[in-house]
Amino acid sequence: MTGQLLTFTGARVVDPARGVDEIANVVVEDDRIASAGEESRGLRIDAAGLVISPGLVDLHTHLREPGGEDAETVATGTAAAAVGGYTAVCAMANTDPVCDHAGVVEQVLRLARDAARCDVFPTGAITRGLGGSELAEMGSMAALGVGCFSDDGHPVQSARVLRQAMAYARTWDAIICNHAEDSDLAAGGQLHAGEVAGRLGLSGRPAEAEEIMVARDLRLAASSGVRLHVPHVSTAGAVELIREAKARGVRVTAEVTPHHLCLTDESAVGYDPVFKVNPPLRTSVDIDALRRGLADGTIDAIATDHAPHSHEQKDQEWTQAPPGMVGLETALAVTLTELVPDDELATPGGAGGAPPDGLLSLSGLVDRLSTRPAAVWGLSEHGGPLEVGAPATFTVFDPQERWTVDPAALRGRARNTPFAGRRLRGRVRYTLLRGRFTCRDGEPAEPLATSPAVHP
Ligand SMILES: NC(=O)N[C@@H](CC(=O)O)C(=O)O
Ligand SMILES: [Zn+2]
Ligand SMILES: [Zn+2]
Repeated sequence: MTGQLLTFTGARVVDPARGVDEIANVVVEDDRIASAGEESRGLRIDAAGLVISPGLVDLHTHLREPGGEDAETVATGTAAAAVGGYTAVCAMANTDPVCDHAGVVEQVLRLARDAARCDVFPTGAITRGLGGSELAEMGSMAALGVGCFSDDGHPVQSARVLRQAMAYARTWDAIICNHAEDSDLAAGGQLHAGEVAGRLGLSGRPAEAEEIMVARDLRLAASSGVRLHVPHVSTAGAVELIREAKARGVRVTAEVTPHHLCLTDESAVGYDPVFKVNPPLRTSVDIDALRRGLADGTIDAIATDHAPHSHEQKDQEWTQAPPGMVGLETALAVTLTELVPDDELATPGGAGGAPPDGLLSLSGLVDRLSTRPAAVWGLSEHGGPLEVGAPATFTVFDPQERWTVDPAALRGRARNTPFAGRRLRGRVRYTLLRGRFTCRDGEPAEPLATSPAVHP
């Protein structure tokens, strides 16, 4: 125990797990919430006008370590996470070496224990070396607590291999997360196959490449009974397929990224590779469908797909540059700016009544950034409820503060944000993980040297 006693006074506590949106003092004693009401004890931090929400949870982060340390490390990626309000990230397996056996899982957990500013939950690869043909050592990784398997970046093309992986995952009730794209149909594509690609003279990645794969994966998930998680959904057709599958009772969850919720293929007109990403930025029709899907629960979570690349890698001609964009430090502000109407911010409970189609209440946004992603992965220590006795794992942000994204000021190692120069609303002040500050006054705190994170 740290002997710590402090109170955030007059905060707006938004806690979807309890259906709470109210003004309260939050007292933190050691690593726990000691009270949430009128009481105030110990050191006082004035939180009038600030929101306290459960810590954000990212289901899709590329931390790049081991092997990609020039782009990001566990230390720098989790510093970006803490500054972005995140208390847990799920680390993708496309590292070098690939996280396809127990040794790499242990290595990532060790790095996290020594240098992380948030909990890190490693994702295991589905196939050896992300090669798509031979299954990875799923059992030995599951024994270490790995609860999700993904070859992210490399769609599993073989239905036979994915079906086999689903059968294994089902035995541990683990999640299968397949980057959904038919590689043959998307081969050589540089951006969304549409009018803009035609104008720029670049070949495209058709929406059908995603939709065919989502349809196949849903079909395989339905018969295997596995939990399927569809990452970075980007097309209107994919949203519809997931909506229908949920209605039929298929065990599917889905995520959407901030960039797919608000940027279109028009961004590519200057050939700036910062806008190159997989799946590609689509059209305003897709954005509309993604927003409605997020609002009606078809899409469960907002996930960043934080994909850092070094300047040397990313600063090449469009066709040569690797796809991917960073997102941990801007996700809350981008989605707060784009998806939550002004009148939701004024008072607890917001404007009253449901927000307009495709938009979210403040509580709805916190739900998609924290409570639901925590539930998808079964992270019981995250996502709230922020009740007495619960871990003091929460984010304190100013929902009204305006700021301009400056790539040079990012706390992660890479600079490839598509939101450079954007004026956003909403800024994180403090992030706490089990009572320890991981971000204080907007700055990352020292690494925590926490106990290793394990999947429950
Ligand atoms: N999203 C991307 O464009 N790139 C990701 C891989 C992935 O998420 O598919 C990466 O690892 O760089
Ligand atoms: Zn992917
Ligand atoms: Zn990814």
